[in-house]
Amino acid sequence: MAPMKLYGATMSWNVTRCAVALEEAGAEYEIVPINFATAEHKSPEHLARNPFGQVPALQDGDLCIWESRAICKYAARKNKPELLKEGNLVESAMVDVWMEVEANQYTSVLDAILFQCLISPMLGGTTDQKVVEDNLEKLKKVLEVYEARLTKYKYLAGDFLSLADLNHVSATLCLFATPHASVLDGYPHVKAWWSSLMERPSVQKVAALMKP
Ligand SMILES: N[C@@H](CCC(=O)N[C@@H](CSO)C(=O)NCC(=O)O)C(=O)O
Repeated sequence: MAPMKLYGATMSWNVTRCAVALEEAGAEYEIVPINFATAEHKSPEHLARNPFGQVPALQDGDLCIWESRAICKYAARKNKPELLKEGNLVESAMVDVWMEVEANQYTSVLDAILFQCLISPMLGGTTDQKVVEDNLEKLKKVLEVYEARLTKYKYLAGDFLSLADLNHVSATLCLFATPHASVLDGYPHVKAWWSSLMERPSVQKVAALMKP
């Protein structure tokens, strides 16, 4: 079978979120760059992959899917279903909870910080420090919940690695490219969790991909 194609740029933490899942699942895939400078993401060819004209998109044979977290679940379901615990009602429910938390509580706040610190300057804009500070305060509240959870369990969904943990990796790697990674220092169990994720070959490979 031909390798899967992940369309997008490794600068995007939505794209590299998929790369982590694909690496962890041991999937055969290649990253196909999409050139934003020429608006390739709005081309008819790419709109056929993702009707919203965004990256990432994943092509696997005749199947084309988009939305990073759907791509991650597909990669896990196809190659490493234990990352979703779908055979266990309770464990899979906790995986679902913490995948939603990653999207709606953690990365939604981190996105604002990363945009101000990484994307805006790259586009010739400025960094709105108030937006950064306000979202760092929101992130601290989220991390308090994570710290309590990770005091009880090794990973977020339980004492087992799941896609919920891995879906945090790409945006958190980007946090370390900002001056604000020290926000994690106040949460020792979160730091230990992050260190264990960083030891994974899949994470190290994607971290190397993301180096500017
Ligand atoms: N919920 C989606 C977000 C994709 C997205 O915003 N992609 C951005 C670049 S990466 O941050 C994008 O394609 N922006 C161009 C545009 O929106 O026109 C996902 O998780 O895949």
